[in-house]
Amino acid sequence: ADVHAQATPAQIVSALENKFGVYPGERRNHTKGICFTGEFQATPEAAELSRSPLFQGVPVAVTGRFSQAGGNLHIADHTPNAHGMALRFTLPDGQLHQMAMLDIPFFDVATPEGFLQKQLATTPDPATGKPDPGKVQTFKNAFPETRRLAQALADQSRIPAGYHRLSYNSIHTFMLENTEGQTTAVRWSFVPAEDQPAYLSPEQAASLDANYLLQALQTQLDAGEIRWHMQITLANDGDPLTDPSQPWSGNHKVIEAGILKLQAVNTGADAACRSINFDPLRLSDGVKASDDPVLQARSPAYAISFGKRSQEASLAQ
Ligand code: HEM
Repeated sequence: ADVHAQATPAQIVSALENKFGVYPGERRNHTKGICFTGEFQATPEAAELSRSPLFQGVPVAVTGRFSQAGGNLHIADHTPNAHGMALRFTLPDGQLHQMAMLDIPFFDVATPEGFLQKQLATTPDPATGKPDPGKVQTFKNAFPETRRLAQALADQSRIPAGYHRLSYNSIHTFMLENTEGQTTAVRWSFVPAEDQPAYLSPEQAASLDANYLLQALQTQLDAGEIRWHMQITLANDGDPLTDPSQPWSGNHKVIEAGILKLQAVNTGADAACRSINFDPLRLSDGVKASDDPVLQARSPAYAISFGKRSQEASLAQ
């Protein structure tokens, strides 16, 4: 089979289900997570770049979700992994604006085909309970870009000290449009305001509970504020705008775009984030998606996952 043949969103979701199993009513990826509410307030510098109501400096209500990458609902929190922060902003004029970011600096694959082939190659072999090393090697050879992220993360632990201690990155490029009609290509990050981002060594993590990330958030909320700076990085000429597997290297102009404040966490069956599809293409006027093929593929895959879990969900709440 041609591993670079077009991948459909249905094939991708099936591959996730086959790799991780299905938890009825739950997301097919980023299955384990924690809902939260918060507030975002932008700086005047952000309003110069984008006319979106998100960036006009008025406090905006946020419904969000932290998550573990992958479709395992019961993954232990001290598993080395990628982590997500998804945000839904309810703008003053009623528009919704969404972001779904990761704590890795850039993506491992450049295309949806790469994402599909990674799921297929890393699905446990029923005979051994482990992925077939030959298939993994074939995947790496066919998608050599994956070496870049593997090298960047080689010496790093991916075990978080807490969801509040992680920086979350847009990874994709987006286009901001201001009131004068000027367009600026950007990527952005949410960087912890109180402490440096922190990961734990396997030794530090060994004694932690499998669900310590929820506990850590609650403890920190009781002790003080949890906030992130939104930092917008402006593209230089020649920066890749459609390849999420390539970092932007060298010096860049970075602006302080606002502050996100976490107000409460909620894990109940009625938590608001459960029924949200954090489709990253749901954007407000003043922010546009780039032609990044991975970004474009996410929307239909999330819709399939959302449709399936909605059909399975109980109506009694
Ligand atoms: C082709 C590439 C990708 C595919 C097919 C994919 C697929 C999915 C699916 C099916 C879900 C569950 C959606 C739901 O049921 O609501 C999900 C969740 C998520 N994805 Fe992706 N994803 C991809 C790439 C990415 C990238 C590049 C990022 C970050 C930049 C990302 C961040 C997230 C986050 C944060 C969530 C959890 C959202 C939530 O809490 O509801 N994904 N992904």
